[in-house]
Amino acid sequence: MSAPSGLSDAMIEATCTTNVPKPTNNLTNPLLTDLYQITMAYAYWKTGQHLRPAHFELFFRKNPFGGSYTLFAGLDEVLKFLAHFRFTEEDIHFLRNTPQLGHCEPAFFDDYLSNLDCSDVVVHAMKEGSMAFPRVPLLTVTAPLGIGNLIETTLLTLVNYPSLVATNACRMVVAARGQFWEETAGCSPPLKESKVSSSPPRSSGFRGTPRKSVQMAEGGMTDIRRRKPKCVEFGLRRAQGPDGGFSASKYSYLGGFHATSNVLAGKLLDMPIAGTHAHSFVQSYTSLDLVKDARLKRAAKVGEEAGDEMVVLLPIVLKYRQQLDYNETNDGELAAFVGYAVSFPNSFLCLIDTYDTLQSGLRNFILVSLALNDLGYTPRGIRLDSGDLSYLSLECEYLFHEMAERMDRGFFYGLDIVASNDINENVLNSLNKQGHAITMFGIGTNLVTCQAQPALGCVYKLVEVDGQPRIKLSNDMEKVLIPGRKIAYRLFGEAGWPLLDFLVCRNETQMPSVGERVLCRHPFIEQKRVAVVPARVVKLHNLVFDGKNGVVSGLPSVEQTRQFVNDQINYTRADLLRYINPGEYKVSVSDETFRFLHQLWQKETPVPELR
Ligand SMILES: Nc1ncnc2c1ncn2[C@@H]1O[C@H](COP(=O)(O)OP(=O)(O)OP(=O)(O)O)[C@@H](O)[C@H]1O
Ligand SMILES: O=P(O)(O)OC[C@H]1O[C@H](OP(=O)(O)OP(=O)(O)O)[C@H](O)[C@@H]1O
Ligand SMILES: O=C(O)c1cccnc1
Ligand SMILES: [Mg+2]
Repeated sequence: MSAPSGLSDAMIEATCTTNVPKPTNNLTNPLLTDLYQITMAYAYWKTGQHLRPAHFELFFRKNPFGGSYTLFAGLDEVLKFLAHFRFTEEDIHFLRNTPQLGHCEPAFFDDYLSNLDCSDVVVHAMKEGSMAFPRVPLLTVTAPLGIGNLIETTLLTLVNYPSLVATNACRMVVAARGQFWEETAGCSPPLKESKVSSSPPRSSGFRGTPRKSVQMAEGGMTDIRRRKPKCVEFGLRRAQGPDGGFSASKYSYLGGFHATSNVLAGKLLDMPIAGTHAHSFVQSYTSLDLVKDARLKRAAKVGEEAGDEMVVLLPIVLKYRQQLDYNETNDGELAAFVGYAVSFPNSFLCLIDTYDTLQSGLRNFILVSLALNDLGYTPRGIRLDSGDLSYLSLECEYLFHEMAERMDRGFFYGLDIVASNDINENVLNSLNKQGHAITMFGIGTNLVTCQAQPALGCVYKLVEVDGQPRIKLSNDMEKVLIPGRKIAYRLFGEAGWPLLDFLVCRNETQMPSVGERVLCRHPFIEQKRVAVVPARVVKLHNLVFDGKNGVVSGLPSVEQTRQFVNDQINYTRADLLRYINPGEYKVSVSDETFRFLHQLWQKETPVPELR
């Protein structure tokens, strides 16, 4: 409903008919737009065009990162924006005094902008988290020309980065899993077998495929079944400001990341947060004296309360240092690990590369882990933040397994090996090829800045006005607009995979249906066509916002969307997920749409004359 002009913000809030939350970032308001949207709105208003019925499509032309798919994200914030769209009195005051708008008639501000809301806007959209492909609208807007045009930039900014970073995250999660891990997915810790084996190999297996078996403490033979590595987002410090950081945390979780280090994201989105410690923590401990009295309780046994006795940890650590002859390790680092152990005995995970990863960090971690375990705790693992992550992770794993056997401690088999340091998709793929023992990747800079491609090219185009399809031509075929309001379908084959996306102009009589042969044409290349008999037909767009009733659907939780993303990825042809030369997913149009597009193209193009 349009609120009368001159209402205060509080009153406008009270007239809002929906319970939709406000946009997460309060910069998301009608002034978060390009000036030209407002100058065009004025021209539409001035010439009496602003109420003409129009239809817009928001889509991209090319998948990012050289890939074959894009995850659609950001719809939730689009809906919040539309539901709360109102210029405030201050906004109007600012616009009225903007030099470029100085000559505009007062009624434009007082009658039009002051009363403008989205009550005449209707939005259809793909489900948030959908795998999307070039040219298929992510969302469509049916609205009077004035308001439909005015929301372009904000909608684009609300969709472009979330979709880009969600896609980036998803690609990293797929790369982190790798082909190798598929065989052994989900099997952790190692499974014990009954046969007695030969001795474990002497070398760590550096750069080779992982050793297939090691001998466990009990003398049984076990396969090394590694876990599917998980990805944790560490990017806040490198992101494009607070909104970039927060959005990255949210949408990389949606794309399949396991957790974030961003505490605010944990609070506001109820998503898992995770973290280790930094080098500064290790650097700050200069001697063992600093922790000589550090103590903790023994862990409670199952069904029992923890006792009250406080045990000093350092003597136990030093006893193991003697026993294992690890006397040359760095004392300050050992002190830091003791300090961390008494503070977080149930989640003891140490950064081990401050001084020397293998000679000091790894050994110090083992010493403190043994002592902690004596008191009934299960240490969590280590983090590597420099050096050759393949080599170092395999060396660490090798020593852990050796310790499991030598010291008779099964927990060494279950330790996490976290790796960080400028990780990107290439590094992940390269690590898979080399072999590694990493169970978790901490990824920051390259994830949140989308270093491999810093922007997604979503556009927002007018495709129909007054019920008449509009075309936009270009020398670049990729940029030619498929005119008119279209209905988008995903056609599935018998095996359950999506075969292609299919666009049909709204006024066509024949829509695709299960079991019926349909001709699917490349929109521009006449010879490219395929006949499909779909086993399943899914309409891709649903009504999500109807100005009269507000948000109709489209606000699932991030958790639900994440699950939806995961389900789709698990049901995607392997060639589409391939890193190098991924397969191309077809986006086709109906025969009628093809003909109509090319007729209109001819009609709107003048015949050049050569003399
Ligand atoms: N085995 C590996 N294969 C491919 N890339 C790797 C491997 N190990 C590490 N990398 C990557 O190589 C790069 C190493 O960067 P760089 O040389 O700047 O770091 P470093 O010297 O190891 O550590 P520091 O941060 O202390 O400088 C990182 O991007 C890292 O992710
Ligand atoms: O490398 P990223 O993917 O961005 O992951 C986040 C990085 O942030 C932290 O250290 P920081 O980079 O601040 O310092 P460091 O490189 O000296 O460890 C952490 O140790 C990672 O290295
Ligand atoms: O918790 C961590 O280990 C962490 C968090 C942010 C950036 N780098 C590392
Ligand atoms: Mg760094």
